[in-house]
Amino acid sequence: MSTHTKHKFLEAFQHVPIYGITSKKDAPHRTVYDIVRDMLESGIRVVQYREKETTGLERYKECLTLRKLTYDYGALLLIDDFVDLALAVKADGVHIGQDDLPPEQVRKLLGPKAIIGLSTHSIEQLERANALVDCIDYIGVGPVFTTKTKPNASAVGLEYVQYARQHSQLPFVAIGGIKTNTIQSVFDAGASIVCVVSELVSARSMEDKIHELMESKHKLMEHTFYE
Ligand SMILES: Cc1ncc(COP(=O)(O)OP(=O)(O)O)c(N)n1
Ligand SMILES: Cc1nc(C(=O)O)sc1CCOP(=O)(O)O
Ligand SMILES: [Mg+2]
Repeated sequence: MSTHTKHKFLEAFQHVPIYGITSKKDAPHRTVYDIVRDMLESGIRVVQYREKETTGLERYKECLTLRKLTYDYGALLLIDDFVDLALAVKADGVHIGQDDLPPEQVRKLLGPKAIIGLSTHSIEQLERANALVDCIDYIGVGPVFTTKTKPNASAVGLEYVQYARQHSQLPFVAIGGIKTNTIQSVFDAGASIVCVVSELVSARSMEDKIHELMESKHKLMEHTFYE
């Protein structure tokens, strides 16, 4: 909302430009705490709790613990969909979709200090988000590629990432089907922050996977620097 909340959000990506999202189904033998601790130990400083197949009570208990854990690492905790849960556990904010509560209502409920992210999947939705620049803090841009995590969603492609780079008045996070073999193209298209869900959560070593993912970012920076 304010430049302060946008700054707080962007600052958290200073070292690792990866936005972490939980997905217990991608690591069935691990707890959500193991997953998030691994993210934090690997340098991720923005974590979104996104668990759809869990009861409300379980979500509450898990998020209470994750609130403490993220706080200890100086990381932000955002909640997918559930504004009430975000309030109950004192999360830093929420990520809402196009079919969730309207952003203006979410802002009224959470107050000026909360970080609010909104998914966009088209140029029209991005332009509507631009009109909400005083209400929300960032947008999601995706799914860039088709993905098993959202099997019914059509890919928006790298052209939409390029459009976001040129026209978004808000910070944006590229998401959807981003993996080791596709991440370079997403950075090349102009994304500064990316979200890698299934490939990261299911990795044997999250730290190694993040290094592997970041190699393309470093290559891009060297390339831009020396040209
Ligand atoms: C960073 C980020 N971008 C997009 C999404 C998708 O949110 P939404 O449209 O609400 O869909 P679900 O995640 O609820 O299936 C996200 N969660 N985070
Ligand atoms: C949760 C989600 N939201 C998307 C959007 O475009 O809004 S794409 C997506 C799935 C991201 O998972 P993966 O990295 O496994 O493809
Ligand atoms: Mg959602």
